[in-house]
Amino acid sequence: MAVYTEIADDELACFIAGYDIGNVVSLKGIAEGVENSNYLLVTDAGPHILTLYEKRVDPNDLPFFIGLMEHLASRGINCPQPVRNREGQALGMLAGRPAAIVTFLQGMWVRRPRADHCLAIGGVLAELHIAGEGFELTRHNALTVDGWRPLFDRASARADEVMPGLADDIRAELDLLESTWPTDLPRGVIHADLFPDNVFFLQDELSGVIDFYFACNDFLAYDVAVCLNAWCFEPDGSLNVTKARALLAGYQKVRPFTPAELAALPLLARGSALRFLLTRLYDWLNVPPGALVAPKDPLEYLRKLRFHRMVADVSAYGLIL
Ligand SMILES: Nc1ncnc2c1ncn2[C@@H]1O[C@H](COP(=O)(O)OP(=O)(O)OP(=O)(O)O)[C@@H](O)[C@H]1O
Ligand SMILES: N[C@@H](CCO)C(=O)O
Repeated sequence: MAVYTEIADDELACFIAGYDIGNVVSLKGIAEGVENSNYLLVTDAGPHILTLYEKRVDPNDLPFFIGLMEHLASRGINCPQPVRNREGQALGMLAGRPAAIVTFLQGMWVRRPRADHCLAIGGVLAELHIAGEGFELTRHNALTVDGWRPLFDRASARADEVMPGLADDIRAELDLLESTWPTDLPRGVIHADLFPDNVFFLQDELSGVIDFYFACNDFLAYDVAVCLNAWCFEPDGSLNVTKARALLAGYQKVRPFTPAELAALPLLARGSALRFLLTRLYDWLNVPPGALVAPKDPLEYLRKLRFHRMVADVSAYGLIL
């Protein structure tokens, strides 16, 4: 359960008094997520999500995230809407942390994604990329190729505690990716963390997308690679080609890939696997004392990385070239 910061009753009352959302009925920590502290805040006006932004979120990035949710929603993407207080501010301070209230989205995330879910994910990802056009703020991806080695340096000394030989394996991968990473693919605003727990479905219909706190400007196809890794592998570590084909087909229907994007996909998938291996490794080795959080398995992403190392081209993901 990701609740790193507790909120005192009087602090909450004072914070909420600045908004037109009535009185607090209840506040409950949410038993999901690993990044920020999230609370289900019920007021006279209904349910909301109260987020306190934690460690990996740079407060300077918050206007980008808040503005992006507003931009995407105005372009028809069903995502949380920041609630502004009486002074027109969407961001405040609560319990010593930057904080925001966003609208509550109905739906449940799917624990066992099927091919039809993957098809829908491909579609919504492409819609999101198109809807992101024209958003005036920009944010560098702190977790792309130039950010991976500095992150690894903070975990490398203890990496072999997780698996003997892991540090050398990662070092070799970094060497390769740093020298071959693409430079000229189509770019735009990407979600960068569109995992199953960030997408809601209602009766098998995709009902909304949440958690824009890694969103940034980067290669659009890198976002596809993140989704391939997050949605299309089975618990035994194998790629489900039917799901991968569905995800790519869902995307293509809305925004066709360029030939360069298709050629780069196996490499982007390696990079995306390394990104989540590294953040999970760092988190695994650095659980804050007393935090209610279950760190995620870094080695799941080592297995995905090893799969992509063997891939020659996108036909491995079910696409006919
Ligand atoms: N707008 C929303 N409407 C409904 N539920 C929400 C909303 N935002 C967050 N939640 C709930 O809170 C949980 C955690 O939210 P979120 O994924 O944003 O947290 P996080 O700590 O940033 O997680 P992650 O580890 O995925 O980065 C979600 O799985 C969902 O149950
Ligand atoms: N989606 C990430 C956690 C949040 O960044 C993971 O599964 O490692």
